Amino acid sequence: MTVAQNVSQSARYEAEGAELARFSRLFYERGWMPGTSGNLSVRLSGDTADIALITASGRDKGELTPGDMVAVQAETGDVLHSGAPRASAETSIHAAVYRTTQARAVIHVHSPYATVMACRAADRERLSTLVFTRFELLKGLGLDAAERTAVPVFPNWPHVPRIADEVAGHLSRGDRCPPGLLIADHGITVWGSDLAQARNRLECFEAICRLLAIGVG
Ligand SMILES: CSCCC(=O)C(=O)COP(=O)(O)O
Ligand SMILES: [Zn+2]
Repeated sequence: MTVAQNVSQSARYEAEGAELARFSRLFYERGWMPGTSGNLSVRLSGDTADIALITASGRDKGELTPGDMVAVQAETGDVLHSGAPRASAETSIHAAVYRTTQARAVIHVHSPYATVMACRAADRERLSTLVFTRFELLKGLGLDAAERTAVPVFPNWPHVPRIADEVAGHLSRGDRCPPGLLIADHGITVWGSDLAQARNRLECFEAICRLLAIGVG
């Protein structure tokens, strides 16, 4: 890489990292990323489309800076720069989503209502589903409100790559998968064409889970 390319790549990392930090602070302030939980990533574009930036592991998600982002190979999660902070423990799940969908941004949070439903709908030994239907908010997920949509609920295996393998297997089989998934007793992961779309979808998922949690529907 030439010096000019290096400078331009650093500027992109800085700008995308600042966006990740801004979104992360928003979710933290809503109480959706308590106690260092949650992680976000964005897939770069153009000649760097094979790269994603992801939040470092174990950091306070309300106080991230661009220096807290780690460059990884988008579809494998392999870390690209030695000496970088440790990438999120859930990087393999982000990579599974990038490998099997058109997503360019992935958000994982421990938002309260999605987590309630991820506990209630869980099987814990195998994939289960939470059915969404009727709510107008389904249109915010790009879904038809008249249809039943099965949101997958994956077991929260201690070895995260096992969750990632199951996510990739599921997403590569289904052509009508919603743009999000639940992890039993854990939280929710949502994706979109950019961070703004992923955030809008996450808000719809959380609002629908709230309706289900309080017994509507
Ligand atoms: C304190 S939360 C436990 C890990 C987790 O579920 C999470 O979302 C954050 O993991 P990361 O490695 O991305 O900080
Ligand atoms: Zn988590």
